[in-house]
Amino acid sequence: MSNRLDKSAYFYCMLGNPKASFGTIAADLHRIRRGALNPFFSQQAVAKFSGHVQAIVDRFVDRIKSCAERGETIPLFYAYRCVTVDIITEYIFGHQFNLLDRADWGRDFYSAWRSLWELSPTIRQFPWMMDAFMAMPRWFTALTNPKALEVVDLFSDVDEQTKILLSSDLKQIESKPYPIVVWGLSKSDLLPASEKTFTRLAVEANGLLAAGFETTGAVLTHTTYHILANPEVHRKLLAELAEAIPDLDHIPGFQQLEQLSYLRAVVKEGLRLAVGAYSRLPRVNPSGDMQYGNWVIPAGTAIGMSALFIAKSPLLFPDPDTFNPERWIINDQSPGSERLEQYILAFGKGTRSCVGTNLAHAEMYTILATIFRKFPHIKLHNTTPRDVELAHDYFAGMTRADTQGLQVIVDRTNRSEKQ
Ligand code: HEM
Repeated sequence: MSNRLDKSAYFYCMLGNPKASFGTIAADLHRIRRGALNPFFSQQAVAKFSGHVQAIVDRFVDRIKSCAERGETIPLFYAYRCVTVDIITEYIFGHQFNLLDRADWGRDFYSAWRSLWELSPTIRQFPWMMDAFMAMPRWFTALTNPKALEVVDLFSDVDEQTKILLSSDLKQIESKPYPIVVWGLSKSDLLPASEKTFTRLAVEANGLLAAGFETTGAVLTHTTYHILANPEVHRKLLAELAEAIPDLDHIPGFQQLEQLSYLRAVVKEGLRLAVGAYSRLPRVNPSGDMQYGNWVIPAGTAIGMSALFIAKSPLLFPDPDTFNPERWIINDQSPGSERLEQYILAFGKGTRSCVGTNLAHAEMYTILATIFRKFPHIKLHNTTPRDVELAHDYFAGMTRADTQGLQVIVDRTNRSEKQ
């Protein structure tokens, strides 16, 4: 089968962002856009940024400490999204949205994005809809479709942040120890001028934000829930972290954390159960028939498969609904160790796979190691399996709208956290 398949135009018009790498339909145009993005997400580029990831996680730690002192619940579902938004906005704009400082733990921000995802199946049927909302007077959209208004305001905000970045002082940009993605794209030799217009860059920023925050937040939420719901997993993870991180003030870099075998198994199992994209990620060969086994697939036919079917396959993962990091540890030691790895499809595969895989790994390892090492006594609070179950397919699997999602408290009766 060709490696140069287009994305399905019908399916991917859902977020109204055909100028972003994510929403680009044609394989040839995508190759140009992706080529310019790749250098910002390499292992080396992410390593340069990793100190900032830790600094943002440290702000998160401070906020958890304040909650613990007041005996408050921490709505980790939202809190994780605050951290991932602050990280990705720092990386793409060079400044953060500072959701971690918001009293509501970014619930308004999340609500706007959720509105977009909830509208996405309708936009797929009426692709002109998003443009129509953008063109309407604000008051009219507020009256007719408050969800759409949230989305319109969100897009305008990303436009504004892009404008602020592109008009920044060069000295300020150069003072950053890591490259700022949207600024870097605006100067990239790999893109023609037509790809560096304000509109194109703002839409790319929007796509990076969307792709970068919810996915990572969802995997962290899922993984944390399963760790806390499984005392034996929790105990083993804490034991490994206590040994590997004797000094709470010095959390090792993510590349060192990736070497911790139990943490690594926990992350893999979290990625498996959180799945990544629920949808089928349809691709199209516009110009020729394709042969698959005995089947001829006519040109223009959308084909795709959901990672869910692999992630939950009992043939590959016995007892697939159980969070069992051990399945990865046995596998690491057995001769066929790579065999199971190839079935982690959370980041997709091939030319359209996730550009942010390295950054996502840096975030997941840093956040999980820091939180579980510094707060060994967090425990679930008012959270049942229903609160974390992925009940909707809005491209990503999403939880029910009527739940607060994962919530935790720091258990003050059993406390050894360094305060
Ligand atoms: C655990 C976290 C993440 C998961 C599970 C994930 C999953 C995925 C998947 C499955 C795709 C393929 C979508 C498709 O084929 O339509 C994708 C694409 C993409 N992801 Fe991620 N992602 C994660 C984190 C990130 C981060 C941190 C970024 C940073 C900006 C990011 C940016 C992107 C972009 C830009 C694309 C489109 C790539 C292209 O078409 O060239 N992702 N992601």
